[in-house]
Amino acid sequence: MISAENISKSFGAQPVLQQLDLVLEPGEKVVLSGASGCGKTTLLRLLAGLEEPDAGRIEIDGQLVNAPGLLIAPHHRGLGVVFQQPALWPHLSVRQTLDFVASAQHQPQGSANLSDIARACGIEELLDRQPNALSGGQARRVALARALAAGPRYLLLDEPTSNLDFEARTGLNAVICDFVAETAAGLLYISHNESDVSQIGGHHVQLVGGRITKP
Ligand SMILES: Nc1ncnc2c1ncn2[C@@H]1O[C@H](COP(=O)(O)OP(=O)(O)OP(=O)(O)O)[C@@H](O)[C@H]1O
Repeated sequence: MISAENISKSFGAQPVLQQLDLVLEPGEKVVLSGASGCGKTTLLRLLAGLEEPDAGRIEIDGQLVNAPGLLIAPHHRGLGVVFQQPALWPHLSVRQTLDFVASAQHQPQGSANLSDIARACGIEELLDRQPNALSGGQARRVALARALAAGPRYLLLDEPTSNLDFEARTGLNAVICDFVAETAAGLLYISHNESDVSQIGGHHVQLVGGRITKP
């Protein structure tokens, strides 16, 4: 499980997270909401290893990944992360992107698994495109496929469906729920959107005043 204990983070004089506790079990789905600017992305970046907390400790599957003087790199955390901006690798086609991720995880290139992921994410027709030839919605689906291709134990998603229409949102949420059901990955899903909350299910929590609360 992911266990974040007593996490505090400030930017300059601005406290963002204050003695926050969060637990995410394998196979568990948690949807996190909260006002704009309350610190949701900051929490995700801390769990991913892209920011260091000022105080507190984070463990992933029993391994301490963050503590004073210790920072385990993002790619050693077993996480699949999708941020609001897809940030695809501009020099790689979609197919090369998925193959690269799978080979970095020692999964066979071109495996049935990658075909399944591409089909589930609705990007089979896009495999030979470069990122600059994708629409915003297509780029988001590729970013999700890239995260799934790594076979993560935990999936951390920052508003993966924002700016998508209802049909596209519903389709992407189904892919995410299927992945969690099939792999028992833990899911932390940031969204303000009521339809995401109901489509994802699981637990719904809010970030208020730098801490996790029930809505
Ligand atoms: N690197 C940084 N330097 C200074 N301030 C930052 C930095 N990153 C985030 N902040 C500030 O921290 C606060 C929390 O930002 P964060 O992006 O985590 O919020 P959020 O809840 O994800 O917002 P949104 O829902 O609008 O995406 C904001 O006030 C933001 O301006």
